Amino acid sequence: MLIDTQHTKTGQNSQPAPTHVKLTPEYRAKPWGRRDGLWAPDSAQPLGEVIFKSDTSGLVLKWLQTSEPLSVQIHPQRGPGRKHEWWYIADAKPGAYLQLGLKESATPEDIRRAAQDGSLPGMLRRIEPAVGDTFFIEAGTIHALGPGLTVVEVQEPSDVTWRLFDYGRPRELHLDQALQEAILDPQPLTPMPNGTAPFQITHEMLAPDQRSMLVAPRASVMVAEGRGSFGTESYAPHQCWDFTDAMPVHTTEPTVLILAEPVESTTDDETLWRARK
Ligand SMILES: O=P(O)(O)OC[C@H]1O[C@](O)(CO)[C@@H](O)[C@@H]1O
Repeated sequence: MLIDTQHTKTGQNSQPAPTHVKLTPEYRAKPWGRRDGLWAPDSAQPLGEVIFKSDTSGLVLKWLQTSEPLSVQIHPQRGPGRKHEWWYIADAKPGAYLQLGLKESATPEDIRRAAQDGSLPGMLRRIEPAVGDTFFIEAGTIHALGPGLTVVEVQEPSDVTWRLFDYGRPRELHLDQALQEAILDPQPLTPMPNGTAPFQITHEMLAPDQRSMLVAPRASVMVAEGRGSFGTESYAPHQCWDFTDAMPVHTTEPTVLILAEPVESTTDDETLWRARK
């Protein structure tokens, strides 16, 4: 939650003690990444992911930058590998697209055949997103980011991806596992479902020279764009911070913050999965 403190007189001593830490990124090369992106432009390998793992929120936040489509994939719906995802489109080149869910219901045999003959991408809903669009990717949804995108991803701390199709790249596929977990009917696009999402996201857009108080007892915050300060420390674009207390924010540039907080999941994954079969 963001409270405007622009017109509130707060003495130095009346502000809550800031508790915040800047997370250290990990960089991951990916065949679909970019050499000309925002990070490591001289990297020998195309850089796909900048990863921030948070002990505070228990979530993983990433920057993804694409020059080719990712694998057509799903993430498990159940167990420790479960991975719900959420995307914020930070940049989209002309013609950039993503794919999310099936256009029509299919059987596991239809999907297997299409994965083997290469027609699977054509069975998926295709979206040309605009900067600022957001998407919730329910675990089990067949999906793929396309080329030309820069995305902030918030996800559960799982690294399990079952690949159905990878455009002939020499990486492992996991058709059997994927077909166990895949949602085979079209689903409505949902910005953030009630009850099933293990996190809540607030997407704050702040004007220059705005003073506010970010109130989040256990949150990870990605600076999608802009500069300013959290308490006494400066923030810059692409940084990820953990907060464990209310935090005064003072912008010097227009700022977009993605605030991710964990939510106790109220769904029984096994029951949901069985109901879908
Ligand atoms: O297997 P690929 O194609 O490298 O894609 C894996 C990536 O896809 C994502 O799940 C995004 O959909 C990332 O979190 C993950 O690292």
